[in-house]
Amino acid sequence: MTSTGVGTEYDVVIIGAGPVGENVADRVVQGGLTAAVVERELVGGECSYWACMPTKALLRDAAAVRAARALPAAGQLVNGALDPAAVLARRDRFTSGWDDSGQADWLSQAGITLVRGHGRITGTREVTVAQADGTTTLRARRAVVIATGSSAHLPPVRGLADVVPWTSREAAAVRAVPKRLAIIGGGVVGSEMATAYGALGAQVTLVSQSRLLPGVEAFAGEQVADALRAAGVKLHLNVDAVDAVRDGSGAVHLTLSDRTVVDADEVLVATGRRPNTDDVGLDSLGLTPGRWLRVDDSLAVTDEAGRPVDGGWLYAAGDVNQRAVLTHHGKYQARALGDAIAARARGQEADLSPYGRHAVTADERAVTQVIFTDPEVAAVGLTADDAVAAGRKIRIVDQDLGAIAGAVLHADGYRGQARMVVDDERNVLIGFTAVGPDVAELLHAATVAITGEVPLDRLWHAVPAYPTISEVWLRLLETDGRDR
Ligand SMILES: Cc1cc2nc3c(=O)[nH]c(=O)nc-3n(C[C@H](O)[C@H](O)[C@H](O)COP(=O)(O)OP(=O)(O)OC[C@H]3O[C@@H](n4cnc5c(N)ncnc54)[C@H](O)[C@@H]3O)c2cc1C
Ligand SMILES: NC(=O)c1ccc[n+]([C@@H]2O[C@H](COP(=O)([O-])OP(=O)(O)OC[C@H]3O[C@@H](n4cnc5c(N)ncnc54)[C@H](O)[C@@H]3O)[C@@H](O)[C@H]2O)c1
Repeated sequence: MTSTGVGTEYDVVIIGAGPVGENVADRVVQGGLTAAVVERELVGGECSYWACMPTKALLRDAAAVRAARALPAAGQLVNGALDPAAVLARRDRFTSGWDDSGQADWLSQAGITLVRGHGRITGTREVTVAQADGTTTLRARRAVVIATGSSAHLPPVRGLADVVPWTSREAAAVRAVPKRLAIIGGGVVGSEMATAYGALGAQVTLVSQSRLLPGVEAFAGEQVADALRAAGVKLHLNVDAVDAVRDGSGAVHLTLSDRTVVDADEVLVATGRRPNTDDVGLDSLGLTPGRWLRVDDSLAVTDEAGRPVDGGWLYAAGDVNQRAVLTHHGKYQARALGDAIAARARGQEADLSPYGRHAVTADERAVTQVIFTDPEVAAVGLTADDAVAAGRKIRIVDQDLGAIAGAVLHADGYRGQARMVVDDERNVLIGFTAVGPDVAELLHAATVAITGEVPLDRLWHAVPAYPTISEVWLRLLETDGRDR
């Protein structure tokens, strides 16, 4: 575990080798600088070992089975239940058995120095790494980047810590599927895990203090909720979990605010994230540990007044700045930031104009997300409610996906819906949401339209192929009408 060939001075020192830290390092090295990245656990971070990749591997077999069962002849070939052992074995391939040597090798080939250990800022452009056999102090000539990510947030439910709940980590790395799983939280993690564990044969009960998937359009959450109920998942929505007890037999009993008691073998907490900033030396800079880091447009860490701290050598990218708690947006920030640091080192100004090379405009205008429930949810930009709350004059256009020829062919009984949110004044798309089987790949067309600010008049000339589900675009435009 000790690092070899570690110098002490680099152009850039990055704390955290998750997807974001790795990408910042890669961009600065490609820009001609030197970089060291400090990692206390596994190179590749949460996404590779406990989040995106293993959870999508847990979901994929069930999605393929569902697709086959929606067709008469293919469905006849699919009998019986999923074999959890086979699903978990495939999941293990994606995590390389929680061995990061492949990713560590990639860092080395990319010319990035890996320093294993826990990094803390201990002075201006200085990071001290605590290791099993001592400490190493690294100095950065140009910048330090905090890319330490986030961890599960535990809600204040009485007795919860004593029942030793699962977080998304235990759920993603599971070795044996429990018979009964209770999930607290109906956001993205809770909904995906309910889908996965239901398909793996667990009796799942999900409790959420909000509706299902509160971050996306309500119709999408409702269709996912209907499908989960149809799959046998019990949903308790708009109630709180207030008390948790594990009895002598090992069973957990969750009491809800409506006095319902949920019995389970394990309880998974999926109630959001907290930043990994408790112990990275923020106090040495006058910042409060444990908070999300505030950043300006260049991703420089700022104080409460919005001024870059200590003259502007400290940056934060990825989950830890809470701009968009998603791998692909964190990596987008990483590309912009790494290139900006390298440009400044060459004496150039960073281009922070809205679509400039070093800007992170998409974090504000076009956050993309696919939720891998069954049905899937694909969303980009603003929801109708968000747009109205932001004071935008909008029109909403809805389309039943079950009426599209490509969808009808895709699966018998196809159910889904799409919505576009249009800026009424500029006649451009500012939001798109679809829910339905296999809608994930519909998303990028919407993302391109929003980012390109393509006028709807022009979108009429983007002709979707027949018979694909993408014909939803034509139907949305027809519903909206051409005479504006
Ligand atoms: C269950 C789940 C499923 C998800 N699925 C998706 C998905 O499908 N698609 C998607 O886009 N996003 C998904 N996400 C979100 C995604 O995992 C995060 O957005 C992403 O991992 C953020 O990357 P990061 O590099 O900022 O942080 P992380 O991946 O958390 O990496 C941070 C790294 O920093 C290290 N570190 C922290 N503190 C220190 C320190 N002091 N010293 C040294 N090292 C330190 C950590 O060990 C870690 O390796 C999911 C999240 C969860 C919880
Ligand atoms: N496919 C993907 O892109 C993907 C998958 C998983 C996670 N993620 C990311 O990870 C982040 C975290 O996801 P998450 O699901 O943990 O958070 P979230 O914010 O999406 O949802 C949290 C949920 O927990 C509920 N809740 C909070 N406190 C509660 C309590 N005391 N009792 C009952 N319910 C309670 C909330 O009402 C909400 O429904 C998300 O921001 C998401 O972007 C992304």
